[in-house]
Amino acid sequence: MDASARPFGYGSKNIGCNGDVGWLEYILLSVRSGSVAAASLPPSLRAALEEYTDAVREVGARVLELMADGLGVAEEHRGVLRRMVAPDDAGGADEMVRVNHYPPCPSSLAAGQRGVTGFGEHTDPQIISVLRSNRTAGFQIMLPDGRWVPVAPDTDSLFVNVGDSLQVLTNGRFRSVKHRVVAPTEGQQPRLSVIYFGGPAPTQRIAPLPELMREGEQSLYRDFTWAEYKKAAYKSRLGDHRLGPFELPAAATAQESTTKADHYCSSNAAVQAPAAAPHVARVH
Ligand SMILES: O=C(O)CCC(=O)C(=O)O
Ligand SMILES: [Fe+2]
Repeated sequence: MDASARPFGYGSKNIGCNGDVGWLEYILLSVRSGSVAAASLPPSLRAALEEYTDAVREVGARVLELMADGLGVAEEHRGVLRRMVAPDDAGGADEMVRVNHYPPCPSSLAAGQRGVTGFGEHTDPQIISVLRSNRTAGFQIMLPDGRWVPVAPDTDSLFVNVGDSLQVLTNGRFRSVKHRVVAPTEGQQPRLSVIYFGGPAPTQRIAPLPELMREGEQSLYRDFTWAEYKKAAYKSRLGDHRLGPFELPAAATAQESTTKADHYCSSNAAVQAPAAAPHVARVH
């Protein structure tokens, strides 16, 4: 039966509550909050999930620290982004883990299509996402010129994706890149992926970090809290430009010029991309 995880638990084909569908089944878990879904897992699975989350949270936090360094944040403030996803107070951050399973799509359904949508195009609303998958391809990212490029699956790598909130926190220096999954076809192995989404505490103000702003630099976004943005994201469709309602007029101009200019980019880009490399990185 088709089902949607509302907001946590098992879902099949329906993603979110606003009519998005994909060729997948998934389970969405909130680890720290002790949500019903996580609490009802068998103890051994729950322990494995907690262990995995602790490890990938630390990867995400470390990448954020390195990003702060790369952005020239002073040594004493280098933990400013890290602390949002890995605060000392264990319950503080808002994080979740999604396990996606994409079975091969029967040829009869795929006929005449260039690829069946496993997970439709979207950006991740949080600060940082850390993805792991099996050997089955399908994950793609959108380049600034609108072309889709595949990210080769690699079981020894973690793929790190910048979320909308990090784009705002860095005033557009890091970009939240659209991505999607094309479902495997008959004869291919199913695709399995596990994604950790690192978000801040609900009350966290999402606004460009003062530590980053140059003299006279204007914020491209109006102020909002993570709770506010999350609520707006839940009401939107997957492919909506969710940051749109939060952009100030200057953002449109910046968007145009940054598609041409270099952005900051994490090391080890997962794809051989053109000059304006997308912000997806592979961590070995
Ligand atoms: O399943 C995947 O490989 C990616 C899915 C995704 O982008 C997401 O769950 O946000
Ligand atoms: Fe995503």
